[in-house]
Amino acid sequence: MSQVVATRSIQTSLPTTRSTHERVQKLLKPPTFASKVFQQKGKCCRLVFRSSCISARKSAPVEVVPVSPEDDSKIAEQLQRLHGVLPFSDASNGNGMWSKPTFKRKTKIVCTIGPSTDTKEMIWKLAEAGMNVARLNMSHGDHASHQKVIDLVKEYNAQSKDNVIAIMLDTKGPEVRSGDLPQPINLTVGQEFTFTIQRGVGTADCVSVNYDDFVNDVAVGDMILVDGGMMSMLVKSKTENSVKCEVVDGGELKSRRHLNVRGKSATLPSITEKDWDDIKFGVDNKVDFYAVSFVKDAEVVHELKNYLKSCNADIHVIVKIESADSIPNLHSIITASDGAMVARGDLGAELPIEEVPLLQEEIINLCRSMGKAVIVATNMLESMIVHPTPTRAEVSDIAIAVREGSDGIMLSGETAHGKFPLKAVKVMHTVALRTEATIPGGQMPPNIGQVFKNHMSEMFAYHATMMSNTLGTSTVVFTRTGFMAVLLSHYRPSGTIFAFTDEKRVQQRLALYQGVTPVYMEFSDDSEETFRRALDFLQKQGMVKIGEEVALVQSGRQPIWRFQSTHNIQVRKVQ
Ligand SMILES: Nc1ncnc2c1ncn2[C@@H]1O[C@H](COP(=O)(O)OP(=O)(O)OP(=O)(O)O)[C@@H](O)[C@H]1O
Ligand SMILES: CC(=O)C(=O)O
Repeated sequence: MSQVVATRSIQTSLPTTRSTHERVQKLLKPPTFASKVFQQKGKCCRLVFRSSCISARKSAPVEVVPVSPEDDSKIAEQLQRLHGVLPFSDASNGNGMWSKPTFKRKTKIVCTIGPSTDTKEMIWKLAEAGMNVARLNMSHGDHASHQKVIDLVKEYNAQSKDNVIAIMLDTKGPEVRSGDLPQPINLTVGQEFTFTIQRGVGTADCVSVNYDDFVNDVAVGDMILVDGGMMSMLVKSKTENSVKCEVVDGGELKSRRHLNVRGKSATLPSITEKDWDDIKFGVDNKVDFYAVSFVKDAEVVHELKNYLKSCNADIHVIVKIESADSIPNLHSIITASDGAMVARGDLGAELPIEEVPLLQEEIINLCRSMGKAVIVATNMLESMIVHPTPTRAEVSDIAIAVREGSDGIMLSGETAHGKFPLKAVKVMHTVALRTEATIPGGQMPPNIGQVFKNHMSEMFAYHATMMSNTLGTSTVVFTRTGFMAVLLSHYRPSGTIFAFTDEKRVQQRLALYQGVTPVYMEFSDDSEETFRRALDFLQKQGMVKIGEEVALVQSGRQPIWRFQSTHNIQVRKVQ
């Protein structure tokens, strides 16, 4: 009889952390960037089980009993299901409506909603094509247009039985932008061009900047990147009101373009007055997440969290890592937040572009070691804004983010103002699904679980994952706060995590987490009756089959049908 041996082996540090920071330090000005190396102590434990129900009481030593997997064929079947990924049906119906994905993708898709997608028809189609989170970019549109989208997403959620879309409000932040121009200007290499803090200037060789301290923040020798690096200019001289530059990379300058200074962040607060107004709008509309732009330190996250607490608002905070100043503070910023977004657009403008993939990997590793959500954003299918098929490099980019273990991958212009928003979601879905099918099950990152060590729920999440991976089952969890579902997600089990919750807000929020299928269900006092209804629901939706086994976990912060001190994992057969 074979035994299941559960081994946890935790490595000591994040391998890329030190080298990336050192490189960034060398390459950037000012040289005061302090790098933090996240040293973590090694830990290893080994447990052997026997029996298909593991229980532990906090007061008593954990019962350690050997177990044997009953049926190897189930593993083979599960593997077949995981690997036998069919390409997403290419057949759109006559109306261009994509049929629903048949396989459960684990990596979640975030779609920016804009002029191409802000109608009821398009929100429905995006949702059915695979959107998991709708992002509202507060740099564009007004409250009325965003309100319309929020209402549509809520309407979709209210009528959908088996799908839910989370809402993410992305703050504008302290963006520095050039002013309005009567018409686009062509900038040629070597020409002189001036930025002025005087308002309303827009000529062939001078344009306004929307930020009064611009002149103080830049120095002679700095490189100014325009429109995310589409053009660049070297600062040659300054006056009290203006910055004179030489064009290094030319192009067409349009109205209100982003300006970044290589290696420097603007000395503006991360949350501006406009942002506070937008944040209040998010509170009033009960959005699920804020994506906070240009976070530079943990202070601003604490400030926002305190504000949300004072409003009794249950909204999670995703920090956007895009400013040069955030890099030395990555650890404390992510610790203070609920997750991070690798905002590669501005990140690649403030830092040397070759640092972006290294930082992406580092931020994903860091988030995963801390049990935080992580999203990779920007340019993922950029060419699909105008073309119906992606470049091979874009497809590889999605695959890399999936392999690195990102919870979410994001579409920006592709869905906001692109010509092929549904096709972009379809491509993202298919590539993510295909890539996931090649990721071997049971592989946990070596540093996972550091923040939760000695926590009973963490131990149960770990062992539930080991058990479901060994038996090839899905995991079923009942959660009121979402905590246990998030914990399970961070162990990345091979099977789906079906998270049943009696809180609509929790169901919506869980839509972002890797591998989690959130289901809203009222809980009754009778646990057995609730379990039966849950398994019935899954079976009716075709998510599990009769005779299939599932791992059922009862643990977490808020006990449901159990004593505070009792946690357990069971294996149940769907009847
Ligand atoms: N709510 C909206 N209303 C109108 N246009 C939008 C909206 N959201 C996004 N867009 C358009 O889609 C583009 C891409 O969206 P994204 O969220 O990437 O904006 P961004 O990163 O702020 O880009 P940019 O620097 O061009 O403003 C925007 O530049 C804008 O033209
Ligand atoms: C998403 C975003 O803001 C960026 O990539 O800069």
